[in-house]
Amino acid sequence: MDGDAELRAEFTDAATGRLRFSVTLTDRCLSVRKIGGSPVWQHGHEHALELGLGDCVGCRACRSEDEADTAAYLSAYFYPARRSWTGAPAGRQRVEHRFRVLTGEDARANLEEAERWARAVRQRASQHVQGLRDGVEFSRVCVSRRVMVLVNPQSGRGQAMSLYTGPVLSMLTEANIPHTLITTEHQNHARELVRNADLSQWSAIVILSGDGLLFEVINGLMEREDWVTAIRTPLGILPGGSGNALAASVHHYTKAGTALGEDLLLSCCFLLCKGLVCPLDIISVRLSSGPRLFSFLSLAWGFVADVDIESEKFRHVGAMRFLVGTLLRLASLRTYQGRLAFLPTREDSSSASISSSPASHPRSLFCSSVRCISHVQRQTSTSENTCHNSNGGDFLQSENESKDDKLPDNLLSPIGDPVPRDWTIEKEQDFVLVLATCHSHLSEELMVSPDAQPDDGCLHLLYVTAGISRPALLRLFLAMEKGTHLTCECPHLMYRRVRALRLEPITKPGVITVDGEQVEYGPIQAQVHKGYARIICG
Ligand SMILES: Nc1ncnc2c1ncn2[C@@H]1O[C@H](COP(=O)(O)OP(=O)(O)OP(=O)(O)O)[C@@H](O)[C@H]1O
Repeated sequence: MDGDAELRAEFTDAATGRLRFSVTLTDRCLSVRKIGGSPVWQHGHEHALELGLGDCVGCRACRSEDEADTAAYLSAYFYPARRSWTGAPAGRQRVEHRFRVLTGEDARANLEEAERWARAVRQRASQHVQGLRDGVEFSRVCVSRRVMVLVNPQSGRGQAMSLYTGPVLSMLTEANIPHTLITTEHQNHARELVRNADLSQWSAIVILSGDGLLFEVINGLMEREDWVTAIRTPLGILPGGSGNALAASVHHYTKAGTALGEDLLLSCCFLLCKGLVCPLDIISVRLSSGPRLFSFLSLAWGFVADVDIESEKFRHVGAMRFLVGTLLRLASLRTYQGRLAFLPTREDSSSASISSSPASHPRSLFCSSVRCISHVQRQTSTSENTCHNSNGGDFLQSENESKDDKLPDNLLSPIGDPVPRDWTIEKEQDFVLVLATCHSHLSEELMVSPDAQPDDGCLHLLYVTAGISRPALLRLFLAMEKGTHLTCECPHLMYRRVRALRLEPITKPGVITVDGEQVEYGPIQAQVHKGYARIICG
């Protein structure tokens, strides 16, 4: 074994075999120093090129295609962070370093030496990960099983397949990640697939698509008999859709600055190759009559939901569809009447929301709009399989609810019942939008909750009340590009961290979306389940 000892050797360049390099492998970096000739200078000092192993996804050894050439070749693949012209971090760039290994005339010995180096580089690179968050328990994707890569060829502008055959396949090959490509053929294909798959064969499920396909996968996993273990299958996201909210969020959590388009793809693919897995919150969503859904991203009503669905027809312009949709909806700005109630997180209860709500009247005033019951009373009742309805009478829980012991929503009361007493109830009013997200981004260019973390156990609830002018709303959306909207002091914008919420739209008709997918319009409630799923996320 190579152990942790420093490796040192002299190689030549792969192209001509004339330039000589002294190459040193430490546990931190691969250091390359040119021997003889003109030195490599930086800031007035001769220096060795230091390639951080944290940026390395793989290393390979091979023989020359030329039978007469007895040398072996060593290729190492790095994806260091790029800087924009302002000096800000801006995604990653691929850098390959290729050396000619010639210890003697014995071709086999040369290859063995190159392989020894490749193994040592890979082993040390795998120990190096960047940007780990404190207090988060990380695990690794199992390398001995295959990764299922699901591609929706229709997502975004229909370019997901070419992204796979281009940068994705190239990086997965460099990182030596065994995977199987599955192209989805229709809506719900991915859902059916993961519902019936033998998950013991797969180390991870990676989605190269938009957020809609991951929504299918999460719901497919939760529909399984073995949902408790199935939902812990590591999930990976590669941006191939038009919104790519989760991919943009996962990149944001690495603190690597803004990356869009192919930069974002490289960043997410890099994280996939590093294979670090961390917990991911999931949201249980209950509709008034429909089945229960599981979400990983967002619940939207009003402006945002309308833009999402109305802009479907501009899918061919990619991410620009949201800008076009926003401008069109701004031109015909409308309000949406409804009731909103939520359970703030403990931290949120003790600190004020970013904007003092004009609706913060004493609770008793609103008990008649979104009705409330004692939380203690509700919990007792539920355990006895009975609940109190709004008239104070008891009723038997529906068969559906009593049988649904999958991930119980202990913070929610049945949707026809009043919300628990410890919830905050906003007065019935007109909203412009209500948006609850689990992640920092709602699309590549919309950072709605900059402080969100994948497993913070809370929904970041933003809502904008009626009375906001068109220019002010536009300013809010523009500020969301940098995530500075929360400091705009807009009196119509409220931001709360919550663990559960209920929304009762009064305006009809209307659109509600969950993870960008349109769901039944009507009362809806949701609860976060902290860290229940797993996401590949550095
Ligand atoms: N082969 C297919 N043909 C048609 N629809 C598909 C196919 N595969 C998946 N779908 C459906 O396409 C919808 C949109 O997919 P997805 O979210 O991946 O892309 P997107 O909408 O472009 O991206 P985003 O959600 O980021 O905006 C999903 O509801 C999914 O079920």
